[in-house]
Amino acid sequence: MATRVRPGSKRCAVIGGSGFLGRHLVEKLLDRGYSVSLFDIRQSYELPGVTFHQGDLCDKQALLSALKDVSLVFHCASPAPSSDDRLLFERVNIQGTQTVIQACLDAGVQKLVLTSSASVVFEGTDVKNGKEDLPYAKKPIDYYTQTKIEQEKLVLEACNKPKGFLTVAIRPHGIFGPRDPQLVPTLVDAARRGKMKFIIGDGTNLVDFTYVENVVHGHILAAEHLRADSPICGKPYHITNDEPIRFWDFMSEVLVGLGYAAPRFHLPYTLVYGLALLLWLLTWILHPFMSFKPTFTPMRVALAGTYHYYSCERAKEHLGYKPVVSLKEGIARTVASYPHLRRGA
Ligand SMILES: NC(=O)C1=CN([C@@H]2O[C@H](COP(=O)(O)OP(=O)(O)OC[C@H]3O[C@@H](n4cnc5c(N)ncnc54)[C@H](O)[C@@H]3O)[C@@H](O)[C@H]2O)C=CC1
Ligand SMILES: CC(C)=CCC[C@@H](C)[C@H]1CC[C@H]2C3=C(CC[C@]12C)[C@@]1(C)CCC(=O)C[C@@H]1CC3
Repeated sequence: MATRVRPGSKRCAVIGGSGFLGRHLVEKLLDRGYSVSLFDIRQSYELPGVTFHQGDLCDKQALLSALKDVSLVFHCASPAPSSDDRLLFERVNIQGTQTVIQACLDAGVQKLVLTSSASVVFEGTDVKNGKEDLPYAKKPIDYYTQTKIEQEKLVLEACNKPKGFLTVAIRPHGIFGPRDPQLVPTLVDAARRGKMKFIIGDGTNLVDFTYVENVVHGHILAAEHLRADSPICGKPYHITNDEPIRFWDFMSEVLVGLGYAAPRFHLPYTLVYGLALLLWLLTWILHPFMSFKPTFTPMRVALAGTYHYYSCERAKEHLGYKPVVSLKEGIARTVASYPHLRRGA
């Protein structure tokens, strides 16, 4: 057992710090006077105050060198949801998270903050103002979500006050902002291929989209409130913009901001979902002979056509959380950050 790192030390580690959320988190931690040990399977940038450790989080020895003298760990690494690779998700999100917990214990880390996801309770049907006491999805919509559930359970169950090891999970939803490699690029790609003409369903379904700086703020508040006497130990927290918006209004604002037309024509939800299922089945049957990744997967249609927004009251009460960037401002900053994705660029 390693000696405990001095409590209050401002040295922390960010596992997954080369990614979209991870990099924003690292930048804010540096602003707040932390020094950062960044652990990731790939390096995407360099910054003063950051020591980069390249490695796979399933490798405990590699992790241990990154966790030396660290008292606080943020774990925000995951394979991309679009990879849809069951074995990879199980290896990284489940076995890898067990390895992260064991490495934290061996290294004398005192606090572990996990980036989970609000999708852990989403089954493809409406969730309106969902609170943290909703049960985990019995039928998760994909392998990514299934392994995020197991990962969250592992981290929260590892919280052990007598051992001095405290854990908490942040559940963001629909993170967007500058440098996001998923949401805006997928949307623009669909628009450029003429696939953004249609609204699935009546277009009134409300969804949470959360500006990345608010997600970062929630993580740092959780880390700084995580003490043996606080109610947050071993609990999950939704972090949202607290401004649910119609899914299709959000898509339209981003598209119009980048010079593309907003979708206008309505298609019935059940029809599109049924077609997506059929396409998924065909892709599955034909996968030994050809590889094809459809834009319309049943999971994406469910995300685009149902309500899924969550209450962040618990975070407000226990963490003093309040979004620091409004949705309007977040969309404006995001649109301005993608000049290369503008129509005609
Ligand atoms: N982007 C979103 O809308 C949402 C994301 N989340 C969660 O937030 C976290 C961060 O997501 P993003 O920044 O969007 O993803 P991202 O793909 O940009 O970042 C993930 C990072 O993890 C690293 N990574 C993957 N496998 C690894 C391994 N075996 N060992 C070491 N590093 C590894 C990647 O290299 C990447 O830098 C993830 O846990 C994700 O599940 C949760 C809810 C919504
Ligand atoms: C709130 C939340 C969980 C957002 C997640 C982000 C992505 C799942 C979306 C980002 C771009 C979206 C998108 C579609 C589905 C959901 C996204 C991938 C469509 C494929 C839905 C069907 C269409 O008409 C085209 C859309 C392109 C963009």
